[in-house]
Amino acid sequence: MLQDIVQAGLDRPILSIGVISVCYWVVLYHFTGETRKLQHVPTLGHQAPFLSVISAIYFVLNGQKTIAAGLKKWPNSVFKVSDITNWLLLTGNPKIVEEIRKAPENVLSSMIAIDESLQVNYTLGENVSSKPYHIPIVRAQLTRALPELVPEVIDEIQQAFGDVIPPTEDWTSVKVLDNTMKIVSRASNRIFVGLPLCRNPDYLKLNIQFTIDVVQTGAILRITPVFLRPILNYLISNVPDRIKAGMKHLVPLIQARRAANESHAAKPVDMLTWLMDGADEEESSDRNLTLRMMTINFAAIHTSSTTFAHTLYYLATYPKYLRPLREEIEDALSEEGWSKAGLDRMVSLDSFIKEVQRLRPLGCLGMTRVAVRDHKFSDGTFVPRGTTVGVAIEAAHMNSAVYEDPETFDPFRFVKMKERDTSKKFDIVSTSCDSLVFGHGIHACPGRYFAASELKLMLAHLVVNYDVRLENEGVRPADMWVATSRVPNPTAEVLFRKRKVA
Ligand code: HEM
Repeated sequence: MLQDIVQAGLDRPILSIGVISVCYWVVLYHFTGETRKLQHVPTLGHQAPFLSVISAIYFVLNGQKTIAAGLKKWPNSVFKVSDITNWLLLTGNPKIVEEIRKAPENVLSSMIAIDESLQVNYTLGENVSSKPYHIPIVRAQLTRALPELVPEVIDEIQQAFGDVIPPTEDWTSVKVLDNTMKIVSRASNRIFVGLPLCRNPDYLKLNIQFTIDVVQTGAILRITPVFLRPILNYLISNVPDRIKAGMKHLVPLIQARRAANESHAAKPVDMLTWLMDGADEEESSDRNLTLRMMTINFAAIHTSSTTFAHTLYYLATYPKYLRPLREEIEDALSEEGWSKAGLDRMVSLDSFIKEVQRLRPLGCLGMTRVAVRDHKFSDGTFVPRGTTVGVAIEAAHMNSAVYEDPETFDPFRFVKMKERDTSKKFDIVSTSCDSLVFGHGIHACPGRYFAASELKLMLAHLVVNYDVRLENEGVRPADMWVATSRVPNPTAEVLFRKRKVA
């Protein structure tokens, strides 16, 4: 009944909430002294009350252009942009990036930044940040098990490619993003939950949709005044329904695992086993285990799929690189087979993906942190408590002092850099102030070792089994931007056929 009344009047309340939101944030940031504290930081766009909202809207619509303009104007200092709810301090200066990396959680908090941007308390639930027990599992247990898991992942990749992109004699056009997402979710879930659930189309679709719902709900709630968030969340969020749907798939499996544990059967080596072993009493409930598994899917699927889609666009734009990659992969396979040791020998393949990530990171903003207390960077920039800081990734990835001819796609760049400078690491999993796609420092992506193996296995399988090219030869499909996030072209197609060329 209540829901019906609310639903009937939903359009108008949403407009009202929009107006209230703008006023709320303007008052909070301009008339309570918050803006004055940041007067000393150069501003991109407008700083005055209400006009700053126009700049904020421009930033949401043109995140990349705004940050690029800031970098051009202030390449070595900190600048600020209005982000509706707050001022965002940005920098491309490697010295300050290093300071952000080193700052402890009680000074610049990554957890608060994630909570804020995804509105974790409403979407994934507060326990995901207050009890992040999945992070050491992903970082340590999953990474340690990789040698054992690689044969399973490649088995799933081979079958998934066969189902999603069956090799054909003639060129066949394939829509890239949707299909890479299907392959990545299957391959990842093979070691998250195992067979047969990792092939269940409903379960896979649900996890893909869950990510979209969490991000959308989080974005809307973030710009809503704090006091209105609970009611708006109740009105708009699909997340609780998705979790219920997830339980239908996962609870029977969880219960079967519990029964098997009681009879001391051998435990499968997978994420569900590690989660069930690592969860405290509260986190061991059916709902919380389901939510944790969906949270790991959230972190893993879109990130890896978009990276793979970009990689595929580059390979199809420059099919001349198929041959050197094939030589390297076939050499490694003849010595080591499909194994972690084999993957470690595929250094050009590693460099190819890392170069794609350098040019096409997930977005233009990284390492966001919220100041837990007043802080000062070494260049004198004062960061008041509550302010969000972040790194303009382009400054690092396009730094010509580090990357020769940075605009050029040079797929074997990192192999050459390794030969020139053996003191530094240039593997896909290595992070540095010049390589920020996985973040950098204590919060750098814990899943990057798994992601790198999975991406390398998918690309190696594709390279040895298919020829690829673009209909429009040499013209890489353009990216799409959603605020500061980069999305590989969602509609572009690549031509595939069974490998004919040596
Ligand atoms: C190409 C694929 C991936 C990319 C580009 C990526 C990127 C990132 C980035 C940029 C962060 C935030 C780092 C920071 O704030 O400094 C992150 C965090 C995280 N990633 Fe990944 N990721 C990928 C794949 C994965 C996979 C496969 C998993 C799980 C198996 C995973 C699990 C996580 C988790 C749990 C966090 C949160 C860590 C924390 O808060 O300390 N990621 N990832």
